[in-house]
Amino acid sequence: MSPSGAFSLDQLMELAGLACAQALSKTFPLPAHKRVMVCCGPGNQGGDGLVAARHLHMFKYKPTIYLPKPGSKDIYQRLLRQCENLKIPVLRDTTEFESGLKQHDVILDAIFGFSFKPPLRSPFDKIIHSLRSSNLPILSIDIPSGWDVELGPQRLETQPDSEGKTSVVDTFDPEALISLTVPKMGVREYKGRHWLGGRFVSEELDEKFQLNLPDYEGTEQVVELPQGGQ
Ligand SMILES: NC(=O)C1=CN([C@@H]2O[C@H](COP(=O)(O)OP(=O)(O)OC[C@H]3O[C@@H](n4cnc5c(N)ncnc54)[C@H](OP(=O)(O)O)[C@@H]3O)[C@@H](O)[C@H]2O)[C@H](O)CC1
Repeated sequence: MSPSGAFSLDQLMELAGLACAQALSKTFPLPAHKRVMVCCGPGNQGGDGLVAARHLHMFKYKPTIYLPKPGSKDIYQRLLRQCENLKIPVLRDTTEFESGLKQHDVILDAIFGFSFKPPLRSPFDKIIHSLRSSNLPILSIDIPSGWDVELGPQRLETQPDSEGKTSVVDTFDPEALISLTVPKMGVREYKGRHWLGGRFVSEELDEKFQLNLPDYEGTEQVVELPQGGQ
């Protein structure tokens, strides 16, 4: 479902990414959290991450983009080019990413959103493990990567390797989360700082689906939800 027929995908992603950058700046302010590792997956959530990286750059943060598997959509390529034009560094190699994490203050998790379906495929098993073991604070977009969109944190199996063996990857519990449009079922037990963003839902849709969205203040793109509940 498109949250509003009034906006194109480009516009939805722009507003979503701006909200993500704003949530990050409110949770992890400058100057202590200047260096942000923005981990982007191949889907629309990765696109949100690219938009957020661009806005963070304009907000005077120092983002680095990690792009293990670039998305193939035209919009994704355009968003990436904009970041490259701003000279935002882009890492594509997992080893470079793992060693680069040490030079960062915070992670923006834009790997998987509501279309993630287990089992976890390579190289994302290593990436989720690296995020968990980095000890850096994480802000996740929409649903922490690897969580089930309806059930929440889960036992996350990898795809069988050439010998048919699977392993289990522990998911992580981010310090902060920004839900887009409405919080998903899988985050109902989430206890960290929780923002809502995506100021593109019409009053008509809010009423039709009884979303009971909170009011955004002034021109803010995010609204903070009570911690430990929705
Ligand atoms: N209205 C809104 O709320 C808006 C939300 N937006 C953001 O978009 C995402 C949902 O985007 P979508 O493109 O549908 O999907 P994802 O970004 O969640 O991920 C899809 C890609 O993930 C790969 N994938 C899926 N499962 C696995 C797995 N087990 N292992 C490895 N890779 C996986 C999948 O790869 P394929 O190889 O299968 O293609 C997909 O490429 C939403 O959550 C919001 O963040 C929009 O920005 C606009 C408005």
